[in-house]
Amino acid sequence: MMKIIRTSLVQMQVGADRLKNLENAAKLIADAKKLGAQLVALPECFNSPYGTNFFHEYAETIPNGPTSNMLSEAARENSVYLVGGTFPEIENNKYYNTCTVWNPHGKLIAKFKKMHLFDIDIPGKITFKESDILSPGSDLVTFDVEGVKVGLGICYDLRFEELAKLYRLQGCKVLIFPAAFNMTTGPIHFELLQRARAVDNQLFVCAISPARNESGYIAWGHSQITSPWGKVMVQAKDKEEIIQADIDLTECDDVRRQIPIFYQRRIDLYDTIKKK
Ligand SMILES: NC(=O)CCC(=O)C(=O)O
Repeated sequence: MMKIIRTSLVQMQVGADRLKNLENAAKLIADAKKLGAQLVALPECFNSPYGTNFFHEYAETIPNGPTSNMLSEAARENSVYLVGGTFPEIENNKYYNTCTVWNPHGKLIAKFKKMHLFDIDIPGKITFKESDILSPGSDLVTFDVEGVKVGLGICYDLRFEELAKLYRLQGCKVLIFPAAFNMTTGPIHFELLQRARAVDNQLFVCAISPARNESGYIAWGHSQITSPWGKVMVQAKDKEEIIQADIDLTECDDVRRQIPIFYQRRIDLYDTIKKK
């Protein structure tokens, strides 16, 4: 099993031109490789602006489409595991917000559909309803990086502790969330939620945002890698940037042994208490 995974998060600028977005992503993946990355991850909706009015226009089938082709080629050319952010997928006349993962040979090894759709209403601040267009996925998806189990979620999924807990129970040591938090919830929740999921489940959490844009849905940025201790290892600012950290899996084993909460849970009691 791999002990250390050099992981790069690509906080890229995203605009309306799909081809430009794909070219930019390909260049930044190659830059990450030059920095020694073994695992590279892109943000949510990296091939299009983020918004319900864009999902139909930018949707593609997977794995046959320009975005899948670029991701497969970039993974193979740079010989990296590539978490290809997300892009809108069309499958059987339904639309999904989908994350694909490619191995160093360019093979599609995982596909995760956003499970909890981003439907919120904060009057005067932000109203968003992904479910107007998108359907939710209903499967947890993991993949393997040389013996290390990695779980996938997308942005709003980060808020649901059950998802992260189930991944921990499946044996994951790393969770990856392509994301695009906004300017209202981002400053107060983005870092906090990542640290909460990391410390609750004693695993690494990576979340990758687009860089801050100037109009439309404005992304908070601040992509981050968090350790199983809940420590922020590295955090981006708001501009286009690659952040990188060496994820040392022994840290997971250490904290799980030293603070053995998963063996100390009173699962004999929780159901009974809930039913009282
Ligand atoms: N794209 C998303 O799911 C955004 C999630 C978000 O901003 C939040 O506050 O949650």
